[in-house]
Parts: sequence; structure tokens; C-alpha cells
Amino acid sequence: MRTVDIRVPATSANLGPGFDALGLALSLHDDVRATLTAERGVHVTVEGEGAGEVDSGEGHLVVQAMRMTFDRMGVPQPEGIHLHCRNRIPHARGLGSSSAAVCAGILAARALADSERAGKFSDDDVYALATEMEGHPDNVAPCLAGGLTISWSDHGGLPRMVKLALDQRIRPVAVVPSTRLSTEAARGLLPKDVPHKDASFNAGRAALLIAALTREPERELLLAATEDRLHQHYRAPAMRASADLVERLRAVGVPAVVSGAGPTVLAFSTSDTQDLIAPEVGNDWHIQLMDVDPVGANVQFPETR
Ligand SMILES: Nc1ncnc2c1ncn2[C@@H]1O[C@H](COP(=O)(O)OP(=O)(O)O)[C@@H](O)[C@H]1O
Ligand SMILES: N[C@@H](CCOP(=O)(O)O)C(=O)O
Repeated sequence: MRTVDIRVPATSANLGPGFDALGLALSLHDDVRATLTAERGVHVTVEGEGAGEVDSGEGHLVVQAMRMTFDRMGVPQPEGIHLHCRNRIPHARGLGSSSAAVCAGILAARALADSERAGKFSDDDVYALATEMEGHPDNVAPCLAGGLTISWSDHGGLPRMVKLALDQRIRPVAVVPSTRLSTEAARGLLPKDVPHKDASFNAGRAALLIAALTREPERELLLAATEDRLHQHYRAPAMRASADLVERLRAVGVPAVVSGAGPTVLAFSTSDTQDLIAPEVGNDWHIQLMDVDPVGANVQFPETR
């Protein structure tokens, strides 16, 4: 029996204007203990988010990611897989739960493979496979690397990333509703093409956002830098309460955006805006003051702890 422990963070993608490109790793984590056993079959137990809901066998996302990784590494599939998941990232809320699950599965499989094969499966291979499986490099990059990330793909279609540090004067605040919206459904609301003027608007805002988040976290700049015309208003009909909350928070000066594909709302709070959030939020939301996870996914073998 071989066992590994994987810890993966929640992530907030887009950050307003950085659709499919910008992402942030947050201090909210899922823990997965993965064991390869001689006994045949897949056995999954889940505590916390997703317990009683997600598949407990071959259909479990972490298992699927493990299997895909063993195949890509050319490693024979194991006889048995046991997983114990302690989940804290809420599902289908725009906090990157599926990305975290896929990254956890890929990292677990690599850690449990023989060292020769594992050595040939690089961190770039992990990033590429997770992006291929999950579809959103803006979640995968911060999940794997931590911090604030910019993702893009090279001319061969491979995902690349640059990692930056968020200015320490900014605290991300996630305002999480009880309602869910699948990323797939939210993507279905986007148009095939967007007006050129909206694309150019977002290019300027996304560039400004990097400056505001890394060295000039000034309220007016953050407010301007978090404006978006590429995705939020197209998706608003599917998350009216989130769209309204973003508008209310922005009206009182809090730089707020939809987190990922929603419906969570993410605010970039600073000392002058942190007290402005709670009064705008109703009872059916959960306010979570976050830190940035600066390191991202973590792999440990229990015997070496
Ligand atoms: N830890 C997990 N274990 C198993 N399945 C998961 C896990 N996290 C997410 N999923 C699957 O992914 C779905 C949510 O994915 P998605 O719609 O992309 O939203 P999110 O923004 O949370 O990533 C869940 O409904 C569930 O089917
Ligand atoms: N760029 C993607 C990000 C999806 O993030 P998630 O956390 O909602 O899965 C999108 O906006 O579709």
C-alpha cells in the first residue's frame, strides 16, 4: 500500500476583466488522502462539501484524474484506489472546486507512480493535463502554483503561466451564496463573438488590474481595474442576486467582481473598504475573509510528516 496526502486551494478566476486569464489562490483547501491498494476496486469517502452527492467510485473526479494521469505516464492502472476527501471548497460556486479535484488527482497519481515515470512527468505536464481535463487555466494555474497568476497558451496550444504576489494591503473577501451555478451552464450564456470596443476595454482594465493588485491597491484604481464587459453581464440573468450584490458593493466603493463563473462574489478589500461589505450582504450569504495561498498545491507522504 502506498499513500500520499494532497492539499489543494480554492481559486477565484477572471477577477473581473481577466476572463480565462487571471486567477488567485485562496486560503480554503480540500485535503485528499490517496492510497493504492492490492485489493481490487475504487473506494471513496467524502467529508464536508460534496459528501453524499459526488460519485463514490470510478465517476469521482479525483479518481478520473488519477486514471488519466497513470495512462499519460504509461503506468499500469493500480488494482485498487482508496480516497479519503476532506472538502472545504463549496461546489459550483465559482471557487474552483473542480479544478482543485482534478489537480489533486493528477498530483496524487504522479506522487504514487514509480520514480522513473514520475520524474518524466513534469510540472508543465501537470499544468497541461489539468487544463485539458478541466478547461480553465485561470483556475488550474493558481491552484498549482499559488498566488496571483496570469495564464495564456503558447502557439502550440500549451498553457503557460506567470505568478505574481498580491499586494499585502489587499484582503480577498468571498461572499458565497447557498445557490449553485455550474460553470458549464454559465459558459453557455456567453456569446460567440464580442464587440471590438469591449475587447479593448477589457484589455486596458486587465493590464491596469495587475498594477493595482501588485503595487497600487488604491480604491479608485481597483474600482476602475475590476470593470468587465466580456462575461459578467451576459451571465447576470443566471445569478441575479450576485449581479445585484456586485452592483451594490461597487456603488459604495468596494471593488467587487463575480468569482469565476459565479455565483460567489469576490471583493478586494483594503483598510478603507473592509467595513463596507457586511452591511450590503443579506442573511443568505456567507462572508469569508480570505488570505492568499502563496504556494498552491502541496504533496506530502504521511510517513515523512
Ligand atoms: N472535490 C470534488 N470531488 C468530486 N467532484 C467534484 C469535486 N469538486 C467538484 N466536483 C465536481 O465538479 C462540479 C462543480 O464544478 P464546476 O461547475 O466547474 O464548479 P466550480 O466553480 O466549483 O469548479 C461538482 O458539482 C462536482 O460534480
Ligand atoms: N474563466 C472561467 C472560470 C471558471 O471558474 P469556476 O471556478 O467557476 O469553475 C469562466 O469564467 O468560465
